Amino acid sequence: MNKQQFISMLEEKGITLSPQQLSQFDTYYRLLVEWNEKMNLTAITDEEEVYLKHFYDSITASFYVDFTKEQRLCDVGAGAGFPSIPLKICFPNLHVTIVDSLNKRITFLEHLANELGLQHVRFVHDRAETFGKKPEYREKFDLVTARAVARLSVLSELCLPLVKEGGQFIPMKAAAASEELEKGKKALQILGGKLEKVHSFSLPIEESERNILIIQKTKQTPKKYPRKPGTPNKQPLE
Ligand SMILES: C[S@@+](CC[C@H](N)C(=O)[O-])C[C@H]1O[C@@H](n2cnc3c(N)ncnc32)[C@H](O)[C@@H]1O
Repeated sequence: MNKQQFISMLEEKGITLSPQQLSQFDTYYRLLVEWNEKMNLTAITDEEEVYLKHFYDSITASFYVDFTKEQRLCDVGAGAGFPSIPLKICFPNLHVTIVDSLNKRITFLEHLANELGLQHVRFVHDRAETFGKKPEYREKFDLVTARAVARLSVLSELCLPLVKEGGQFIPMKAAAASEELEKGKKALQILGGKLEKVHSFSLPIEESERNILIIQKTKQTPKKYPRKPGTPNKQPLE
């Protein structure tokens, strides 16, 4: 996806990027590639691929969820900032918290946010299992996103404790979504989530399958979750 396609395909979805926002994406691409030489941030470095598979793909969440309000969003395991940083560039009203267990990526994100001049962003080096136990973060977010972090049964335990009642958990999944949903039903039920909708579509140009799940937080998560680091993965709630 070249930049012109990026601009016009977002325009079709009602997102008009200002020259400042376009220059923020330019800078994001430049820093991603530059820092990727020193640390492992992404396997995708070709400019047109980054615009499609990282930037545009991240923004697809906004085709189904309203990010225009001043809401608190937590992105679990965002790595080099996906999906929350492209969303923040498009929707500056968002208050974004990223939690990632790899400190090098947090260092990159701090530098990136500085260079992009982003306000109301916070980066926390922690595991979601311990982060979700802390009173200042637990059940404090309107929206929690995660892309390419873990399968749904595991991911739900990392993310749902962070969502406040009435808020939404938004996992972004590729093709295995229906199988993951089947196995993830029990975890959702235990942790206070209810599947509201699955939005399936294909990414333009390469036509690969994507699924955006909308999970409503309908009741509080029992205090014992998340369990200690590593346990959600070793003993998933399946
Ligand atoms: C494959 S990367 C995906 C990054 C980004 N979400 C994306 O879509 O490009 C997974 C990220 O999740 C982080 N991660 C994995 N398990 C985690 C946990 N339990 N708590 C916090 N971060 C975690 C890793 O450090 C890594 O940065």
